[in-house]
Amino acid sequence: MAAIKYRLIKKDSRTNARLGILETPHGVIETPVFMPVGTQATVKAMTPEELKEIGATIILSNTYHLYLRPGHKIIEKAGGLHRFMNWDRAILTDSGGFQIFSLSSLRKIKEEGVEFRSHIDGSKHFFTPEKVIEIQNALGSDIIMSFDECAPYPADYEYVKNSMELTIKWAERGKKAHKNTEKQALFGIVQGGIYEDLRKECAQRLVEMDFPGYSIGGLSVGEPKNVMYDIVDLTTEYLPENKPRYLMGVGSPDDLIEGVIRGVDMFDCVLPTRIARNGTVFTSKGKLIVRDAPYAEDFSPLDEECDCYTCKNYSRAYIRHLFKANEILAARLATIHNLYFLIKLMERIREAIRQDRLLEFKKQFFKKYGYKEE
Ligand SMILES: O=c1[nH]cnc2cc3nc(NCCN4CCOCC4)[nH]c3cc12
Repeated sequence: MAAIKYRLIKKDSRTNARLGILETPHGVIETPVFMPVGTQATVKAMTPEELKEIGATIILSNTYHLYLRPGHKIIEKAGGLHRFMNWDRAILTDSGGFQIFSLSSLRKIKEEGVEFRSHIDGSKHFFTPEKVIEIQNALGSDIIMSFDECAPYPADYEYVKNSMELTIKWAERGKKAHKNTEKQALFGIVQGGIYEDLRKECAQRLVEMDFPGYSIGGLSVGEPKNVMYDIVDLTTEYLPENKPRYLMGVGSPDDLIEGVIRGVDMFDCVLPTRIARNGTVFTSKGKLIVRDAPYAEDFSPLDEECDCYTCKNYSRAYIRHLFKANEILAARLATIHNLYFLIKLMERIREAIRQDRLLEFKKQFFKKYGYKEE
């Protein structure tokens, strides 16, 4: 029995959007889904109960960070990541490749693996495809990622071609090393930069290896939005309909809607939690910087149309005060609201697919939010 089971419930009649059900050993997930990011075994400022309250069904954590601190062996001794962080729903762990390139200083990429220095204490480490599988097996996450190289943007064709070849080899090695296939689903990660032929080749070769799901990597790394949308469009074309597609590191409300329209089922991004801690919140009428002066005597909720705990109980004036006073509750209330906003947005997207009116929903949401149509 495979670790996860994806069922395609309905295809949108006018776009590549899909309504699906993803069954995991830690619960059922309705897709398309937004996954809150809990890099260091916590979604910052949220308790697991609050995450359940706002409707989170799956969260992310990170191999690179947890290996460095507290160490995957400690988490294994605690009974695994679910037990350690008191989260009994689904967990997806990223493999760490992206974090090595975006966080650690010295690094050397070889076919065998990547040597890097910890961003915490500068200690030297060496990740191989086998090592990151071993770490994720110890963490016990329900969905695990292959070790890949996320090419920077921009990067020339030769570089991206070599990097993609390496990602394919590492995917094969990781698949061989992964023993716990009954409990943990290993996804392949499609690379290939902005080059159509490389994306096609990478997707086809990963599909031949028959993974239970596929991530679209190498995006949301500084490329223009329309470039990202085009690469997503062409990559999903070569991915099987009956397996979930996960667009890594995405995203903002418009990116989520555009990604769903192009056939993506799963998304993650630090944006909602990160900007919340800096005093910026999503509202149905666009982003709002609640710490700004105009809200000092604004006793309305962050968003009139939101029914989250924060919007039901607190005013903009109060939340602005908390930010100005550097109170911890500021980050908590803004985070609850931002995560609820995106999780609710995905629920409304799923309802729009059910009623075959996704494009109308997009138009209405974009108009109100202040986005211009692509
Ligand atoms: O190819 C990838 N492989 C494995 N993990 C990834 C994670 C990724 N995360 C992003 N983008 C994150 C962009 N964030 C947007 C909000 O601000 C912080 C950065 N792109 C990513 C690509 C990959």
